[in-house]
Amino acid sequence: MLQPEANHVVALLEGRGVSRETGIAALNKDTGQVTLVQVADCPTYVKTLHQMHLHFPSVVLVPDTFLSASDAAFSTSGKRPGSTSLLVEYVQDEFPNAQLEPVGRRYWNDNGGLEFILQLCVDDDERAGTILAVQNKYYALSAACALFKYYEAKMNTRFAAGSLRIRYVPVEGTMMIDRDTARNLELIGNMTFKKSPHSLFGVLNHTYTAMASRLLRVNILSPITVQPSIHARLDSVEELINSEDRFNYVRDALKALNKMDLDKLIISLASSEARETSSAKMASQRVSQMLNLRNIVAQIPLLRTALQGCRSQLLRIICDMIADERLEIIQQLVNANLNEETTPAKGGIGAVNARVYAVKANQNRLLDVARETYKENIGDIYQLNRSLSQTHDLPLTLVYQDATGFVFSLKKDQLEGELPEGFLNVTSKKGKYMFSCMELKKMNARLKDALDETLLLSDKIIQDLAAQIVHHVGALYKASEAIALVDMLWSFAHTSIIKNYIRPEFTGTLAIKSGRHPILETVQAAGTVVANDFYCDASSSFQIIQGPNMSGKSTYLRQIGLLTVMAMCGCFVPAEYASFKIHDALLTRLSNDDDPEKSLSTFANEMSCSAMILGLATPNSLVLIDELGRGTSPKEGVGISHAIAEALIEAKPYVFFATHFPELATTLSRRPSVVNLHLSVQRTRQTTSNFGMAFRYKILDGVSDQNTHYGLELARLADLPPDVLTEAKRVAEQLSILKTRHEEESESSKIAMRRKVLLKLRTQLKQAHDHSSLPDEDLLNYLKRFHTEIAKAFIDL
Ligand SMILES: Nc1ncnc2c1ncn2[C@@H]1O[C@H](COP(=O)(O)OP(=O)(O)OP(=O)(O)O)[C@@H](O)[C@H]1O
Repeated sequence: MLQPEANHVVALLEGRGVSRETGIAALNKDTGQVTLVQVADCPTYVKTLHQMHLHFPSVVLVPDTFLSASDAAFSTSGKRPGSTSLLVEYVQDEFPNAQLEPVGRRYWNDNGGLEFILQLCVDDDERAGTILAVQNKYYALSAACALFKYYEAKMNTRFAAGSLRIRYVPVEGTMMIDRDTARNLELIGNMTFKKSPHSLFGVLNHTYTAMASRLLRVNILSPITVQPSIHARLDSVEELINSEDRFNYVRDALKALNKMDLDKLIISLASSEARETSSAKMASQRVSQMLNLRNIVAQIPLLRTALQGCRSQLLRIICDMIADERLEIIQQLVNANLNEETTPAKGGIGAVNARVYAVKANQNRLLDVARETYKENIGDIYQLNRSLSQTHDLPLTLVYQDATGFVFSLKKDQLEGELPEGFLNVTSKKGKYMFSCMELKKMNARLKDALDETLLLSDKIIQDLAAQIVHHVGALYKASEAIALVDMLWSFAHTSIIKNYIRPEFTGTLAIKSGRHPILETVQAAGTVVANDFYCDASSSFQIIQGPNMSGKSTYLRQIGLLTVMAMCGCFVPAEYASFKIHDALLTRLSNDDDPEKSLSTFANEMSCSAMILGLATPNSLVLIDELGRGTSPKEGVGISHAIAEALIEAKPYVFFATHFPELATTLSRRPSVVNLHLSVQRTRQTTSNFGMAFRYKILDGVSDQNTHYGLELARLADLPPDVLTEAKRVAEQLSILKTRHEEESESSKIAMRRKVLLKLRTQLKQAHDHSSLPDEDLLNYLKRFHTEIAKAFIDL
C-alpha cells in the first residue's frame, strides 16, 4: 500500500491492567489538527495500530518507563530501543521509520492534559463537545499532556491560546479496518504498482483541495457507522447529481481553490515558533502564505453562493459554516494590510514582486524606502541587459532564478560561434544558454539585500496581521472542514455520474443486484467486468464460495468489501440496486501470496490473522476469508477451516468464505445459516491457453457440479498416461456418487434443511416488518407468495 506521508507526532499510552486500554494524542504537523482517541483493545492491539495508521507517525512518544533502562538514551544512539511493552514492540515493527521518543512518566498527566486542551482548543461549536467527551478519558488526556509538553520542551513551540482544532474521536463511530485489509483491498494504494492510481482512493478521488483528499483517505480507511450521518451524505451526493447547475457551480467554486491547503496555512499562523525567529526566507514564506490565505478567503463567498438554497441538510450546514461573519472580518483585516492587486504568482520574478509589494504602501516608511531601492536595483539590471545586448549585438533576455537571482538567457540558434569574453557560468537548458557576468553578479547581491530588507520589514506587518487573524481562527477551521466535506461529496457525485453508480440503502440486509468491482471496472476494458449479485442476511450469514483457480472468487470477495466501504463513506456504488448493513468492523484474511516456499510463514500468518478475526468479530462485523488452510496438509486444512468456520457461525457476523475444500460445503451445510455458492465455469474446446474451461465469473447458487473434476482436466494437460487418467476419473466419480447418496438419505440432513427454511422464514418476516416500505396491499401479496414458497419447501422435505 502506498505509505501516507508520516506527518504526525503521536503520543501513545497504554494501561497496564487487564483491560488493555490505550490512549492516543496525535498532532498533524502540517495542519495542526489534534486527534484524541481512547480504545479498549485486544491482545494484538489491532485497534490501536489501526488508529495509528490513520495518523501515520513520524515521531512516537511513549512513557520512558516503557523502554528498558539501558536504552534510555537511545534516541541519539540510533539503535532500536529495547522495550518493556508489547504495544511498543508492535509499533516499532509496524512503523520502522518512526522515531521513538521517551517522555518522562510525570508528563503523562490527565489533569495537565485537560488544562492544555482547555487553553489551546479553538472556540468553535465543537469545543464544548470535545471537552465533555474527553473529560473522563484518562489515557487520551495523559497522552495529550505528554504531546504538548514535548512540543514545548523539545520543539520549542508554543501554540497560541484557542488556536488548535482538537477533536475526540469515538472509535465506535467508525468501522475498524486493519492494515492488511486496507492493503489487500487496495483501499488507498495499488499492491502491484506503487504509483498506479488503481485503488479505491484513486477511483473516488476527484477532489480539488488538499484538505478534501486527506478527508477522503481517512474516510476510506475508517468509514462512518452513524446511519443518519451516512444518509445525510447520500442526500447531498444525490442532490449534486440531480441538479446539473448546482453541480457545476460547486465545481467552479472548488476549482478556484485548486490545490489549496487551508489547514496548513492556519497552523503556520497559529504556531509561535516561527514568529520568534525571523529570517528573510521565513519572512518570504509567511508573506506567500498570507497571500494564499487572502486568496482562499476571497473565494469562499463563491462557494457559499453555489450552495445557497440547497435542499439537503448537510449542504445547508456546510453553507452556514462558510457564512461565518468572522470570515468577513478576516477579509477586511487582510484587505486593510495587503495590496489588492498583488496575486500570488507561480514562480520567477513575478512571484518575488508579489511578495515585495504584498503589503500596502504607507504602512512603514522604511519599507517604502527599501522597495524603492529594490526597484532601482531591478532597473539597473535591466539597463545592464540592454547595454550588453547592444555591445555584443545579441538578443539577451533575463531570467530570474530563486537560488542565484538574474541570469542572461540566449537561444542557441541565435549565437554564431562562441559567447563573447566576460560571460561566466555558462549552462545550457532546453535549447538555451544561461550565463552571468561579474557586473550582474554584483547587482544580484545588491538586489538580494534590498529584497531581504523589504521582506523582513513586510514580515513585521504580516506577523501583526497574523496575530489579529488568530483571534478568529475558529472560523477558518470551520471553513476548512466545510470545504473539505463539500469537496469530498462533490467528488463522490462526480465519480457516480461518470461511472453510473446508484444510491445504496441501509436495511440490515446485504443485497446487491448486478454489483461491479469498482477498481477492476477502471482497469479492464469497458464491458468486460461481469456484474454479480449478493444476498446475505441473518438466515444466510455464512456463505461458502467455491470455484476453480482463476474463476473470480477473490474478486467476488473483495467486491463485497469495497462496495461496503464506499456505501459507508456516503458514496454511491456500482450496482443496479444495493442495500447494506452497517458494520462495526471489516475483518479479512485475503491472501495475495501464493508462494509455496513461504507456506510455513503463510500458515503462521493465517492462524494469527484468524485468531484476530475470531477475537474481534461481532454479529455486526463483515468477514471475508479467502483460501484458509492452504499452507498445511489437506486433512489439517479442512479441519482447521471447519473449526474456524464453526466459531464464526456461532459469532454470527456476515461471512464470505472462499475455499478450495469441497468437503466444507458438506460438513458445514447442516448449519442453518450456511449457504453454498460457486463461480460458474463452462467446458470449452481445449486450447493451449484455456485448459478447456471458460470462466464466466458469475456467482451461482449451490455447490458446483460435483462431477466436474477440474483437477483432472488440468492433469490431462500434464500428459499423464491415459489409463492413469481413466482410473483417477473413475475413482473420483465413484466417491462423488457415494457422498451425494449418503447426504440425500441422511435424516439429520433433512432436519438441517428444515431448520434452514425456518430461519429464512423468521429473517424474512423480521426484514419485512422492520424495513418494508410497500403499501399494505403489496405487502400482503408479498407475504402470501412467501407463505406458498415456504409451505412448498416443507412439503418437498
Ligand atoms: N467479475 C469479473 N469480471 C471480469 N473479470 C473477472 C471477474 N472476476 C475475476 N475476473 C478476472 O479473473 C482473474 C482471476 O480472478 P480471481 O483472482 O478473483 O480468481 P480466484 O478464483 O480467486 O483465483 P485463485 O483461486 O487462483 O486465487 C482476475 O484477475 C480478473 O482479471
